[in-house]
Amino acid sequence: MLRVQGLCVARGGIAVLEGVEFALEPGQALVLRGPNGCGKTTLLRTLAGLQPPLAGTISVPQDSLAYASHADGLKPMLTVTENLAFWAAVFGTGAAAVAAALDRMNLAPLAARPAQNLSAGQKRRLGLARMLLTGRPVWALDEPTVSLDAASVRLFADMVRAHLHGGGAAVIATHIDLGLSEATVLDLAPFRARAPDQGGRRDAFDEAFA
Ligand SMILES: Nc1ncnc2c1ncn2[C@@H]1O[C@H](COP(=O)(O)OP(=O)(O)OP(=O)(O)O)[C@@H](O)[C@H]1O
Repeated sequence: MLRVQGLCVARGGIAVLEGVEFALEPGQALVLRGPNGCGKTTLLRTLAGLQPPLAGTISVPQDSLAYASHADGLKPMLTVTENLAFWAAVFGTGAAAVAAALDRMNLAPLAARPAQNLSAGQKRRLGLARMLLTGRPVWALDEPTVSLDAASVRLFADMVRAHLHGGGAAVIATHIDLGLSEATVLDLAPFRARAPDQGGRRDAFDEAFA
């Protein structure tokens, strides 16, 4: 479903991780761990096709991966339901999927609320509910539990578990224990690239894309 071989990923043209290898089969989850700045987001951006790898291969069927970045990707003026309907239209999933997503992430009581009037944790729940509307089997999730309380973390873990049981897979960068017994953990620290001396280069930055 997803196979990564000899992958080297970079930010601002500078390698941050190299030699990354893993494979995900249907029903499997992989939790990415590593200290701040080690390259988890960079790896997920590369898996999502937002930037090319420096080396190595990513094998994943076309249009099978859905990416949730640090940003929730919400339209502030649209209601919770309208936001989900927007994504359902983008991905060609139906109204039933919107209702299921509202229910799964406990958003039904907020359905008519404009997204701009949600709390941070509520926005995050809505951002995560979008994944259910993609219909895509491989989820790549960057720090999905930021702003979530303990009950919402459990909701999210249940959502991922149901996705896995339905034959999906997930790769998740997180610093917390999600309570997902199905997940294996990949510590990225051993894959940190021996970065060349940047010598104070001021141009070693690329677009900050959450
Ligand atoms: N826009 C950018 N241009 C260049 N380098 C960047 C940019 N954004 C981040 N970096 C650097 O790239 C490296 C990898 O960052 P990345 O965000 O992938 O780490 P991370 O493991 O996700 O960190 P965290 O746990 O703090 O979210 C870091 O050294 C960071 O300083």
